Amino acid sequence: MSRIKVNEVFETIQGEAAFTGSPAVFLRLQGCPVGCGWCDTKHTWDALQEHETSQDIIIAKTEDSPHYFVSDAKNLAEMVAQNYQAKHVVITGGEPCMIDLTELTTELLAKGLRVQIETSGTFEVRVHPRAWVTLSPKIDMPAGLPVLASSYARADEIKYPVGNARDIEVVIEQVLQHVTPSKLLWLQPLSQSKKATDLCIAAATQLDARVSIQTHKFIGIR
Ligand SMILES: C[S@@+](CC[C@H](N)C(=O)[O-])C[C@H]1O[C@@H](n2cnc3c(N)ncnc32)[C@H](O)[C@@H]1O
Ligand SMILES: Nc1nc2[nH]cc(C(=O)O)c2c(=O)[nH]1
Ligand code: SF4
Ligand SMILES: [Mg+2]
Repeated sequence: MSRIKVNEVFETIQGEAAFTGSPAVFLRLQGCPVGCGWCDTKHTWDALQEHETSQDIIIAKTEDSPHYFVSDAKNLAEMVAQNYQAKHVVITGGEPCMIDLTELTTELLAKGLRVQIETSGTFEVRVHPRAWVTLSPKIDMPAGLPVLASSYARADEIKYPVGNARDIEVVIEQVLQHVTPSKLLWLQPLSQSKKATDLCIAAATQLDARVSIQTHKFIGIR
């Protein structure tokens, strides 16, 4: 039986990339070793035993915290299908691909739900073939974990976070090396920065890419 650590479950609108605007249930898994300095979910990085709690407490929480509950694929799929209305499920984190997501994605799809994964691509992406994979490769992260070639190959869309002009230079190199024309390509400004957004707009024109704005943050939803 799988052991899945879940930091939060909530229903909202997908704010980023191709499914922007879709009502979605977010399953945010606990744990990430990548260490992005600007990460907006740092409370998911560690998975301390003392922060394990009950499913009821996690389902009810509305604020960021490092607490999580442990569940398995069948229970999670049941819980999502029974308690939420949205037909789209986003599995994010933390880094969800630290664990094998084949069973969870299979169970969710079997309930008639669409499934999307948000991943840094630093671990093998183990998901059902019909799951939509959003890869967000990071540049120069402290832990130095490389983005796997297999993650680029499996991705349905690739969404680069961009903070400054140097990021754009590296992204252009990475795109030329790793991104085939069949993939949707996005540039996502960090943390609602106007400067980063302007850089993304200019580079999107150059790369024939798209700009992914974190729309949920602009309208103040989760
Ligand atoms: C929090 S991460 C979790 C999933 C996975 N670890 C990853 O990085 O893709 C979800 C998405 O948020 C993006 N993200 C995180 N912090 C951000 C920030 N401050 N500004 C813009 N995007 C951010 C990541 O690049 C990723 O696309
Ligand atoms: N509304 C909303 N859309 C999102 N798209 C990706 C998110 C994430 O944290 O993975 C996210 C999130 O946290 N909230
Ligand atoms: S890989 Fe994702 S969850 Fe991990 S630190 Fe980076 S943005 Fe945050
Ligand atoms: Mg987020």
